[in-house]
Amino acid sequence: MSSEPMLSIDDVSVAFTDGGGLFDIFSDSETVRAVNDVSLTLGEQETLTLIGESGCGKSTLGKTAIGAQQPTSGTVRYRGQDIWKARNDAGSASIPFDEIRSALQIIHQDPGSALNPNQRLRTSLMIPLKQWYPDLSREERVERIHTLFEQVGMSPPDDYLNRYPHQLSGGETQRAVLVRALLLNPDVILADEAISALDVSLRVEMMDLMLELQELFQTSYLFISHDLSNARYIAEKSGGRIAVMYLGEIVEIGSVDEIMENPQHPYTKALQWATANLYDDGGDATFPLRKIDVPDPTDLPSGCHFHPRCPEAREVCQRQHPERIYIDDEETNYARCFRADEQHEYWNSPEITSGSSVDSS
Ligand SMILES: Nc1ncnc2c1ncn2[C@@H]1O[C@H](COP(=O)(O)OP(=O)(O)OP(=O)(O)O)[C@@H](O)[C@H]1O
Repeated sequence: MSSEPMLSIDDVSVAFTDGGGLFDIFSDSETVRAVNDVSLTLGEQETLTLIGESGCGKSTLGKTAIGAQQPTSGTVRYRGQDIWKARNDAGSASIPFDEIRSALQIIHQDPGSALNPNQRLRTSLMIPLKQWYPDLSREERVERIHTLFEQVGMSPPDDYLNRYPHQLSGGETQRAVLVRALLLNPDVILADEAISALDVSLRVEMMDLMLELQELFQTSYLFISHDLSNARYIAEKSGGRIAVMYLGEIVEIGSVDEIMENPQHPYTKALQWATANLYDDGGDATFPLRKIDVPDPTDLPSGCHFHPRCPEAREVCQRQHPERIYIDDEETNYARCFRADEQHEYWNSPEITSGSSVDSS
C-alpha cells in the first residue's frame, strides 16, 4: 500500500450543467466543463501548486482531489483506494470513507468561513476533534489544541482560544484555520488561495509556517494560487512541482526549474510574462497572447483550447487536440503542446496568419 501515491487522479473530468428543472426541456442547458481529462499524482509530503487564471478550474480540481466534489468521469484514489467507491460501496473499501475525508483537509479561500462567527475559537476547534476522535478525553483535546497554537506562534493559547473570530487579525485567522486543519492530523491539505487575502508581507510568513509544519506533520499540500510568484516561492522552498491550468486542463506540469526556466507551453510563458516583476530584466516587452479574453468554458474552442490566444498556434492546432507529451522518464511531468514533440507535424503545419479562420474577434 505504501508504494501508492497519496493521491492519484486519473483522467478526471468535472462538468456542471445548469438547470435540470421542470422547464429545462424548453431551454438550452449549458454545460461548463470545469475540469477536463486531468491526471496527476501527489506523493507523500509533496507540495504541488496549481496555478491559472480565475475560472480555469483550480478550485473544482482541488475539491475533486480531496473527495469534496464527485468527478463526472475518471477516478480519484487515496493511497490506492477509489474515494467514491469507498463512499458508495463501503463494504468493498480497504479504507473507510470517513477516514479518507478526515485525512484530506481544506483551508478555504475565505479563511473566516471555516470558523463559526458566534463561537469562541475554543468551541470551534473542540467540535471537530470530538467528532473525529471521540476517544480522546477533554484534557487530551485541550492539550492538542494548545500544542498546535504554540506551534503556529499563537501563544499563550488561552489568550486566543477565548476570542471570537472577529477579534483576530487576518494573519491570526489564517493560523487558526491552519490549526483547525492540522488538528485532524491530515495527510493532505488543500490550501485554496489560502494566503491571497493576506497582506503581501504576511504571505511569505504564512507560506514559511506551512512548510515548517509540513515537516512536523508530514503533510502533503495541494496549494492553489493565481499568483505565479507565490507558486514559485512555495515550489522552490519545498522542492515541489507546479501545475499550470487552462480552461479545465493541466497544460503543463513540472518541477519549478522546468516551469520557470524552460517552459514548454506558450501559456506558461504568458503567465511568466504577466509576472514579469519576477525577472531582473523586467521581462519581454512583447505581449505574448493573440487575444486577452478567455474563451467561454461552455463553448470550448476546437483543437487545442488555447489556440485562439496562442502566439505560436499553427493550422494543426485548430483541429487537433494535444495529448499529454511527457517530459520525464517516470511520466509524471508533461506538456499539452505539440511544440514539446520535435517530431510532431506541427513543425510542418502552416502558421496562422491574421485573417485566417482563427477567431480574432
Ligand atoms: N457548482 C458549480 N456550478 C456551476 N458552475 C460551476 C460550479 N463551480 C464552478 N463552476 C464553474 O466552473 C468553472 C471553474 O470554476 P473554479 O471555481 O473551479 O475555477 P478557479 O480557477 O478556482 O477560479 P477562481 O480562482 O476564480 O476561484 C467556472 O466557469 C465556474 O463558473
